[in-house]
Amino acid sequence: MLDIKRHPCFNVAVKGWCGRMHLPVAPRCNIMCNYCNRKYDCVNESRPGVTSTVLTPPQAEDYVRQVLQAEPRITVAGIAGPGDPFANPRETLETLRRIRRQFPDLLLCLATNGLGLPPFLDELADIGVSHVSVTVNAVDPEIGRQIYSWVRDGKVIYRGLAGAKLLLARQMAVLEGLKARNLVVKVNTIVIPGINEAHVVEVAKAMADRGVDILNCMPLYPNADTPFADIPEPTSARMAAIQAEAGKYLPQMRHCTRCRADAVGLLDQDRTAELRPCLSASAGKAPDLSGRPYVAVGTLEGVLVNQHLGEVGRFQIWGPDGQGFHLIAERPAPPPGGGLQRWQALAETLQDCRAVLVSAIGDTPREVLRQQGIMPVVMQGFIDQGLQVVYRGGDPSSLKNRRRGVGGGCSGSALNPGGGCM
Ligand SMILES: C[S@@+](CC[C@H](N)C(=O)[O-])C[C@H]1O[C@@H](n2cnc3c(N)ncnc32)[C@H](O)[C@@H]1O
Ligand code: SF4
Ligand code: SF4
Repeated sequence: MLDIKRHPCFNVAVKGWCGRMHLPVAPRCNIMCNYCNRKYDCVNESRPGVTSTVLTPPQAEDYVRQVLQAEPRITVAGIAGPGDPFANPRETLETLRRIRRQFPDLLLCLATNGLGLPPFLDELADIGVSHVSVTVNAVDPEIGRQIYSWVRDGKVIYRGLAGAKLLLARQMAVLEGLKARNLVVKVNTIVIPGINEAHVVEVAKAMADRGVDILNCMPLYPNADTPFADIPEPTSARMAAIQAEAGKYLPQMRHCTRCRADAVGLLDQDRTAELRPCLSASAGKAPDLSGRPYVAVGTLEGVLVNQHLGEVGRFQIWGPDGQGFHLIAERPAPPPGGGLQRWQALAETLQDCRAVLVSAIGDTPREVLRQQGIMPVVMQGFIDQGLQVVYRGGDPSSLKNRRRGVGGGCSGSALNPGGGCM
């Protein structure tokens, strides 16, 4: 039986001997808070949402194993970004299931804006997630609209009042759903001077009405390159006054350290920097290719790899057979436009593919696909040559600017490190 009291954020009494670790498996977000900047990572900096790397679910499992050896006082594994867990539900749920299976003594925890959570309430309870933090910065959409630039629900983006209303409605449904399933719920409220600081007590009252267990009023960390960059951080005296007033309605968390998305250690004895080699080692582990039998190809006529990723209208999907390779299917690419969302949609479309063969690719899609476990291979030449390298080993860079002959050695490929020709 898990002891749910061993969470250092929800129970200040145990923070001296119970630690937390964040698993950075959720890079995308579905809303834009005007204070959030996850772009720049200075490894010495402790601020919410930054991480030095993003892990896949199998890599996260490996990372937990390493960290528990180095720091057995970790009692909680949580997902707190760098984006939102439910803008990345596949990665989030797979990670939680893996950790629950492999490390049954760890408590499982999540921090979310709540927007994408409703379809997964039952699944979270089934997996045994015990603690959830929902960030609720306003219970009045007129205030919320000043905090959120946009809110994306599926393919639709809402701005202004419509976005704030939708987010608030989802958050209220989530709080009710979590409490109905007996999870322990914390609400994070970012205190933003001049925007919601006079409203925090209203948030506390509304959260108390919904059965929330604890409120964490977090001072704004003014981030460069955000709309709130010039709003000063609230003073500790102001924070203490707000917490005292809000404390009339709900227990307060007063020991939050505004952690990174890859934080690890006791709250007062952070070991994030010291244990970073474990994180990097796990991030460098070969991708798990089970469930990815195919390769997507950008080709005009089905013989040569000759399309830039961005111009592919239909991908050919190839797979191995007894003698060689054969075309399995054709699959439409997401329509042009939409920036990052287009590449995320593409990663979903190709989720059974281990690689994509194209003649060129931009930096952003390269990174998005790579993070989702799809290896971009930039090449010129016959499709068959690329498939040989992906499935049987070889150096993908040997395929650049070549029309004939695979070339390169047989000492394994980026997808099959150490594996030679078969
Ligand atoms: C990075 S978020 C990840 C989880 C989820 N996306 C969310 O917002 O709840 C973790 C927490 O950090 C908070 N946060 C992000 N940027 C912040 C900032 N500049 N100042 C204070 N808190 C911040 C979020 O509001 C959230 O409560
Ligand atoms: S929901 Fe979380 S990750 Fe997304 S923009 Fe807001 S703070 Fe950043
Ligand atoms: S940000 Fe605050 S609540 Fe979240 S893990 Fe760190 S100390 Fe705990």
